[in-house]
Amino acid sequence: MSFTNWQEVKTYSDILYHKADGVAKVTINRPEKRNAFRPETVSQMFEAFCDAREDQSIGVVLLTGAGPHTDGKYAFCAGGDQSVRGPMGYVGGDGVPRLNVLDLQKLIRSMPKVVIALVAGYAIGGGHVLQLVCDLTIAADNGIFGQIGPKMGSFDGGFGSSYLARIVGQKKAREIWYLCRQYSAQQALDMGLINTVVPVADLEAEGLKWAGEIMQNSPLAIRCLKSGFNADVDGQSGIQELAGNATLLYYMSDEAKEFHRAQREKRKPDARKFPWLP
Ligand SMILES: CC(C)(COP(=O)(O)OP(=O)(O)OC[C@H]1O[C@@H](n2cnc3c(N)ncnc32)[C@H](O)[C@@H]1OP(=O)(O)O)[C@@H](O)C(=O)NCCC(=O)NCCSC(=O)c1cc(O)c2ccccc2c1O
Repeated sequence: MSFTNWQEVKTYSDILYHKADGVAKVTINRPEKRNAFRPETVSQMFEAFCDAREDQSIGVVLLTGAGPHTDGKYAFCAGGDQSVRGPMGYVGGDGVPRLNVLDLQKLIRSMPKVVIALVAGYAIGGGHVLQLVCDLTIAADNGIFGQIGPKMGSFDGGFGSSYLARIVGQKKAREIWYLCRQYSAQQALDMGLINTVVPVADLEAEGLKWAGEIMQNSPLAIRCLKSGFNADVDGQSGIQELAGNATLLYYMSDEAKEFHRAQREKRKPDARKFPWLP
């Protein structure tokens, strides 16, 4: 069910991509496969997320899964599409094996916009990792969370495990991966894996409410906060993000403008105009 005046941005085979009032919405649209992703799905999501990152009117991206399917079941995403998994990765129409969801994970984490996962039904395997790397997760009361790799010949030792441990703690993260149990939305909330649980009929409305509140706040402050949160865990690429924001803010200062102008005008900059703050 839709609650706002969504405008379709572009038609894709595997996803839906909409925008309205500063919010973009990316919907994985393979409900017959519990929204499992194949390489094409990920490429299309990557393109949509890049578009949202470049669009200066967009502050928040909602990531969700189409549903319910005709059998009445909901899914956010059941991970990689096992029907196209070959010996070297997931094989798309071009015949090349890939794990291109890793690029998407990095993009979601590094883009200076807030990404909110709206999870109804299953968030399993690589689908669970996708909700994990989003800034915030709002779950429907039918949400089901879990990893499955060790039961079917895979594992995500990147964000899927190390970042998970940062979120829920080492013991719980090891339990999630070693036992491969499925957890209810309430259990996920109790372990700090997600932000809130709402009735499934209210999921999108709640996402839009959170997005609306975020959109009233300072874009630059949120941009710097996101890179600050990332810097703690993302090593040199996290520091790069944070430092890139420092450079952006410096460029915007009168001081940087004077030094830039002086170079262009082949004169000495008026350095004494600017304080050496304590
Ligand atoms: C998600 C389920 C628990 C839901 O169970 P349920 O009983 O409700 O539904 P069905 O099992 O009957 O499924 C309905 C329908 O959907 C098809 N389907 C479901 N999931 C997938 C899938 N992942 N790939 C392909 N198809 C899927 C299913 O076959 C049915 O279709 P039919 O035509 O047969 O009727 C349950 O479906 C389930 O457990 N699904 C499998 C979950 C899974 O194995 N996911 C992959 C984990 S590995 C992964 O995601 C992964 C991806 C990456 O890109 C990585 C990258 C780097 C490192 C690691 C990665 C990684 O581990």
